[in-house]
Amino acid sequence: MSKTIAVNAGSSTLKFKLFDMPSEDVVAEGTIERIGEEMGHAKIKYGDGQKHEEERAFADHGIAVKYLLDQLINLDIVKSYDEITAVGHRVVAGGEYFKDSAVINDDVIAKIDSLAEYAPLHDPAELVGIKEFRKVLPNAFAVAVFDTSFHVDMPKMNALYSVPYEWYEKYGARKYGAHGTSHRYVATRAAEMLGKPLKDLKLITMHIGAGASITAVKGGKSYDTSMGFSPLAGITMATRSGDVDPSLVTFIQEKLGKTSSEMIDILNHESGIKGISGISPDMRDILAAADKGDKRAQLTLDIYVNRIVRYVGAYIAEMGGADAIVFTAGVGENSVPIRKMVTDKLAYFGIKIDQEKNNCHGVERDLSTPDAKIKTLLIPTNEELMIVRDIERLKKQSK
Ligand SMILES: Nc1ncnc2c1ncn2[C@@H]1O[C@H](COP(=O)(O)OP(=O)(O)O)[C@@H](O)[C@H]1O
Ligand SMILES: CC(=O)OP(=O)(O)O
Ligand SMILES: [Mg+2]
Repeated sequence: MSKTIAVNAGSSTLKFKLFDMPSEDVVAEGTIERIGEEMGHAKIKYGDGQKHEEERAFADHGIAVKYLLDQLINLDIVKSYDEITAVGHRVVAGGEYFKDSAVINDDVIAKIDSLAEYAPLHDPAELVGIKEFRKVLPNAFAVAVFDTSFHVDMPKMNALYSVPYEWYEKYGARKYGAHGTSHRYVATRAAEMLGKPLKDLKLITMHIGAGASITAVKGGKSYDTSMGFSPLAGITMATRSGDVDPSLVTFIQEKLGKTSSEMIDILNHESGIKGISGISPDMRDILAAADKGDKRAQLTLDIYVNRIVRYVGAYIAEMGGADAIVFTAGVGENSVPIRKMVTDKLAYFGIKIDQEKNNCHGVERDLSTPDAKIKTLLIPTNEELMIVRDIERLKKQSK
């Protein structure tokens, strides 16, 4: 039986799922976290309930990828790399060039390389993964699946900034968005759950993880999205600021005597939940601190929830209504209180959830009360399954 691996490199993580094909059964999956920090963590689940966990440093993504490849053999997940006949890589920035997933060859690698400056926290790490896997699996069918493809054809009125038009023509200055694979997956599942064709639906998909974005999906297509030119824009994230007035950035830059790239670094890594709270980038810590009466933690929660509500409200207005909103990703799938706070604040629109149904983690479920005007769905994302399905689709096309 042949196997397909989906590789998802984040800014500080490397996640993978290994599938038996064509059954799509997951035979192994894992995450390497805190890449680049003093101490990292690897967790791999495989076989029938076996687990491998290790605390050790992973200096960069190259080391993490090599570790993953070694463990596939060491843990006897595969006897030989030849068993893996296809590999799919998540790539965040595909610019306007990659409107769909692409079969990897030298030209595609060069093109991704040239687009890396659009997602400096993600694309270089993903390229390392692509190249390392190519060395070990030179004959595997390899595909790149871009976060931005889903958004690339959104209406220009939503993609363009109110800045000199030449910036778009000369430098590609526009909104690219991200998490497209996830938004595409949950929108498709939402239509199945609602028993209606996707093309007839207006959905608002909320991918709320460490990185987070909200998308207005109209007729199955991205209509607007909260991330911008880079994955720094939009709602408040674990360590990313989301939307800020750019003149604040230059003002603070002068006060602190920083360079522009140091400022972007602070907005990416020292802001968001971590920056406001001064406690942690992890929403669980903020909820616990707010419960104990910590005022900054409470303020962090208020800002976080309000940003989400603001975008949902804007997207209901932009699309002229919505059939359903969808919670997904780390916070969206697991946090009962965040889902409650967000939906409570959206009551005006006829969004109403049943608190008993809401009391769950990571399951696919309609949370709405029977009288809700706009449904609220919980749909765990599965970017890796989308990657595998894109591989199969491209395989057929290239025959
Ligand atoms: N029970 C929970 N309550 C609140 N937040 C949670 C919970 N479980 C996980 N998270 C949050 O989910 C985030 C990770 O989500 P994930 O979608 O895996 O992010 P990414 O892919 O961007 O790394 C973490 O920031 C963590 O704080
Ligand atoms: C684009 C992006 O923000 O990705 P992630 O959430 O994996 O960091
Ligand atoms: Mg993610």
